[in-house]
Amino acid sequence: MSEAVTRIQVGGTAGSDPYEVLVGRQLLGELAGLIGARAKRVAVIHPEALAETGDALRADLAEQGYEAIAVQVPNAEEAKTAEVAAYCWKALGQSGFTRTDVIVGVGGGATTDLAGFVAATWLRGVRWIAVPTTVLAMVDAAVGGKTGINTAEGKNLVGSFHPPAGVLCDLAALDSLPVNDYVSGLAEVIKAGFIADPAILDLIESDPQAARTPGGPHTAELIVRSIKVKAEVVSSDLKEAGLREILNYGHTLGHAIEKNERYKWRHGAAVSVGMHFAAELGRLAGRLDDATADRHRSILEAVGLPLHYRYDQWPKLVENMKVDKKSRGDLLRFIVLDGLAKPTVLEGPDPAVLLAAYGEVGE
Ligand SMILES: NC(=O)c1ccc[n+]([C@@H]2O[C@H](COP(=O)([O-])OP(=O)(O)OC[C@H]3O[C@@H](n4cnc5c(N)ncnc54)[C@H](O)[C@@H]3O)[C@@H](O)[C@H]2O)c1
Ligand SMILES: O=C(O)C(=O)C[C@@H](O)[C@H](O)[C@H](O)COP(=O)(O)O
Ligand SMILES: [Zn+2]
Repeated sequence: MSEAVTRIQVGGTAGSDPYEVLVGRQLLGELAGLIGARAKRVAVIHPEALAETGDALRADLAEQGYEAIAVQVPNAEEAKTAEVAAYCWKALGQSGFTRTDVIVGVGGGATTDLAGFVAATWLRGVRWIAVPTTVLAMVDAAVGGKTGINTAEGKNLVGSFHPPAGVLCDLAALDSLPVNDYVSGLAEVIKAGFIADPAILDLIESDPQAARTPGGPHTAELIVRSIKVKAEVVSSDLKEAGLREILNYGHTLGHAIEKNERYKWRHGAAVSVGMHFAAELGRLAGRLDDATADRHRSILEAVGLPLHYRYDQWPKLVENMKVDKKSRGDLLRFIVLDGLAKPTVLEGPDPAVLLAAYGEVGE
């Protein structure tokens, strides 16, 4: 695929404003157009790891006449807390941020989740723009308007649906990403492959080592295909009334592991184990054929993602899964596959079947 800019439209149905996800290089020139002339102030929320990027962006926006501030937040999940959100609200308050002003979230999914949440809550909602800098944030977190923070009780338990005004995926940002973070993002790419676009799986399987690097022959195509999967789903079901739940494939156990690890595991790594579990659950529930279930293990392993977690933690994981947002009362609900690219909901599986599926995952 050429490196020309790809534009993917999101939303525009069900009452939400449409916006575009741009994928390419040197996209920051698009930022001022998205911010617009009505804004006087811009807050650039960025993680510590991207201090230089955040400050360069602030300086650039200041040169263009905006009152620009940079708000530095901790790296990774440490940013997704009520305390850090309050720190951002304070920075906005002190700069006199009004309803026509704009937040720019630059960073991985943790930063864009936080920045979107701050935008959703400040003055009951201001515009925001996502500039994702990890694979995971480009293909998933920055698209679709789910914003939020974690609490001690669970992952993403506080949040809001608040779509961005635009998403700029500058592929050059991926060059500085540590390989573990790059690979972690592939979990959501592979998820998109299993739930909706198996061509993604074929591309990765054709050269798993190349799929692990930003300079791989299929990097741009994998990112664009995954964004298209997400865009199509969230455009028809922004607030997760039904279809959107398929994007949670692998997340019921994945989030339970993240909480168990006090959010020190990368999201993609936990989702990888969660997808392995969902595949085994689908197989044992008589839904998923052996070949597709086995394909989960082979592709996740081939790119270096984990398949296993501690067997002795199962009782705690069951407790953690109860607060999953797909639960209804005491009913646990999982996304499983009826076959390749045929996601469906499995409600209230027999606890013995759940344990048997975890028997394949636990070590
Ligand atoms: N809102 C959604 O729909 C959605 C979807 C998927 C995941 N998520 C959330 O996304 C988060 C995970 O995002 P992630 O995997 O991007 O991890 P992350 O945001 O934690 O980033 C990983 C690390 O990489 C650093 N980093 C980011 N970009 C960099 C770059 N270009 N170069 C060097 N370092 C860089 C970050 O500061 C951090 O230390 C989780 O909190 C997850 O819940 C949200
Ligand atoms: O966009 C969605 O919907 C998803 O479920 C995408 C997931 O990859 C993402 O991790 C999301 O944040 C999970 O949402 P949650 O509602 O389970 O917290
Ligand atoms: Zn996810």
